[in-house]
Amino acid sequence: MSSDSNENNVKKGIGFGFAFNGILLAFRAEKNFRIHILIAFVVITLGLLVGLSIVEWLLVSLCIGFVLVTEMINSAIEALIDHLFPDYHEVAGRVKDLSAGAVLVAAICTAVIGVIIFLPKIYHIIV
Ligand SMILES: Nc1ncnc2c1ncn2[C@@H]1O[C@H](COP(=O)(O)OP(=O)(O)OP(=O)(O)O)[C@@H](O)[C@H]1O
Repeated sequence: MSSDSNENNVKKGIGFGFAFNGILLAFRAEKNFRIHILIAFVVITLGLLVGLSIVEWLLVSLCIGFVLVTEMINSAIEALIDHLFPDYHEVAGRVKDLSAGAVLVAAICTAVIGVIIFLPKIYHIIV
């Protein structure tokens, strides 16, 4: 193995370290991220209880990832905006609203998919 590819592997390793640090940061500093993780655990537990098909698990996994990713990007944008615009600024407000709106869109899509997947199964168990 050449020294160039060794160097690349080391850089990749460090990159993963930074990326995991990003997840840790989100977990430690962002209440909403922790709430989403908690909801994800509840949904996974519910999925195990009611029994989901492979396709349903794929959709649930995608939805969980979709919400967590948008929440992390929203947090990153908020942090940057707070740094760039410590005082009130119209652009800052617009960017934050758009970014929060993206999380809401992800959450609404996820809720709709969740209801379509889980409601008939829960109804079947209850009735
Ligand atoms: N510097 C600013 N200039 C103008 N409006 C702002 C500014 N900071 C925040 N806002 C407005 O206040 C709203 C809430 O901002 P805030 O920073 O409290 O985020 P948040 O939605 O409460 O997020 P979180 O709960 O994740 O901290 C924004 O969506 C925006 O409309």
